Amino acid sequence: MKAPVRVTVTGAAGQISYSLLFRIASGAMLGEDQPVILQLLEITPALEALKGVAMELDDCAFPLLAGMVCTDDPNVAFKDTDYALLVGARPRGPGMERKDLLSANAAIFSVQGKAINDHASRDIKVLVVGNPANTNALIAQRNAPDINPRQFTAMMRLDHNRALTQLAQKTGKTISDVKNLVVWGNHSATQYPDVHHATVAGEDAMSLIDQSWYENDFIPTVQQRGAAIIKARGASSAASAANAAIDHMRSWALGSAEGDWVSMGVYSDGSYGIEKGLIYSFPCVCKNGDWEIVQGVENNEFSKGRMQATEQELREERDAVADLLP
Ligand SMILES: NC(=O)c1ccc[n+]([C@@H]2O[C@H](COP(=O)([O-])OP(=O)(O)OC[C@H]3O[C@@H](n4cnc5c(N)ncnc54)[C@H](O)[C@@H]3O)[C@@H](O)[C@H]2O)c1
Ligand SMILES: O=C(O)C[C@H](O)C(=O)O
Repeated sequence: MKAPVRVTVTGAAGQISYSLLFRIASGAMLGEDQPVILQLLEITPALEALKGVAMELDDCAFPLLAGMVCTDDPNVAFKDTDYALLVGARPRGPGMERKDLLSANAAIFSVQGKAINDHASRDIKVLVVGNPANTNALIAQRNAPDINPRQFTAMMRLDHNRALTQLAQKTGKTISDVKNLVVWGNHSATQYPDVHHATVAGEDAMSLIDQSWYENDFIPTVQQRGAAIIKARGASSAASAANAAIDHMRSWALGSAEGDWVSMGVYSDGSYGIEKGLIYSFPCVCKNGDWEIVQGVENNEFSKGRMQATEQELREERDAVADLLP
């Protein structure tokens, strides 16, 4: 058996965490040979609810759950931690755009970035789920100057998974038939789900669908899926978001499937002309516990326009929180 690793989850008494924590403790995220110590962060008024979640985790008798810490102190929650899933933030309600959450949630991520900088393992892998995820990841990253910026990522895997299903259903194939799809940019309504390089059961995806379905149905459906879930459920997606967080971390830690891509919001190195330093979603492959941006993808004018529009939104979000960026 391996030595336990420490996994911090914030917003641990919330909706997403209620699906997430049990799967982390079961080994779904880091493998069935990897014991974990869960370090759970909540705000003080939610500590009692968190205690209930911790009791339920105990009652699962997970063999891989090697310990648990429940706290309202970020300095305790991030102590020596190897993985951090920053979920805790206010979710949007019906009619709200992610931008509305910017100021409400930004302060949380500067505090947590500092705590990560001061207390976490130097090899920490951070996934930001709380919205607006890309800009929150940027705030956390900039407040952690001693940690490599590549170690801060934002969750785009839910968008990626949504796009996989829409394309598989439209073409009458299975999810595992779809390869090399990517969602570029921001986790917001400007995101660009791109199937120009995708294949479905070995066939070029664009040859199986028509441009009008792609532009007027597929893209808006994927972009607006979060809002559609909120409308239908009366609450933001939780189980599918938790599932995507597991997928993202598992790919990063254990590697992505050979010959396929995953979408990750990562620190831009200027690839594809995207401004350096933004947390932007690119096609990525993961191996040896690291990610890299897939290079050499040829984008047509339609794609370039969409990629730039979502980049522009990220610039505006960044400028709106400039006072929180050291
Ligand atoms: N990136 C994505 O694809 C994606 C998908 C779904 C939801 N989300 C976002 O994830 C976030 C959480 O969603 P949810 O449904 O679990 O919400 P929720 O309200 O059920 O849970 C959020 C929890 O965070 C806690 N919290 C608030 N401030 C905190 C702080 N400073 N430190 C620690 N905990 C804190 C709250 O007490 C609450 O328990 C929201 O921002 C939501 O919009 C992102
Ligand atoms: O859209 C939201 O506000 C929730 C989440 O980001 C989602 O995509 O489901």
